[in-house]
Amino acid sequence: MSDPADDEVHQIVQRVLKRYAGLSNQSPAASAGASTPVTLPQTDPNPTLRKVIAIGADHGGFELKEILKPELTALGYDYIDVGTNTKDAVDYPDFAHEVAKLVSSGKAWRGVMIDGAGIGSCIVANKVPGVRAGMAYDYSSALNSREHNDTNLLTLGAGLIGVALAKQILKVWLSTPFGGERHQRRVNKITAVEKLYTK
Ligand SMILES: O=P(O)(O)OC[C@H]1O[C@@H](O)[C@H](O)[C@@H]1O
Repeated sequence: MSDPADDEVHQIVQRVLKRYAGLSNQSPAASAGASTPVTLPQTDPNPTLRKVIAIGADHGGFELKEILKPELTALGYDYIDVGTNTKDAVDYPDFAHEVAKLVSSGKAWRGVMIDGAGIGSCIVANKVPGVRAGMAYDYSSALNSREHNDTNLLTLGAGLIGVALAKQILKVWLSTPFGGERHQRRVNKITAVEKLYTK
């Protein structure tokens, strides 16, 4: 039986999602009148396991990082901000590595890393054992990376997407559960490949 406190948190998160993202229990396509309604993913029933998010950015992602931090708070997450904290030019590998280490070590439940395009940070993060980073650029890529790949680190390209979309991606990515089943077999193979190259 679920904990009443968990149920309450779940309901609060649902209300926040609806208020801030305009999300209902239907997908955007369904809301727009598409014939096949799609049920949106529900939030994780155990929010205590996903409490801390590591977040970082380079100079291209700094402003979006500052915008997304209050979003994390509103959704009930704590965060560890690894920087950068100004618009002065820095190197994205330094910050992507810090975010990935926090996820890999278990000090953070998941990570979010933002640079100009989101690609370089994704490459760096995926070098760290245990990290499955995915760059998301729309609702579907965010959902797919969780459902199929069980990504634990999200990268965003602040120069490629707007603020509203970035917020929606973050919320969908945080709330979509891993699909398991055939996807588990494939994620196991990702891990097996990683093990071939780690000692
Ligand atoms: O600002 P500059 O140095 O031109 O470009 C940095 C960006 O270019 C890409 O590598 C990354 O997306 C990074 O944010």
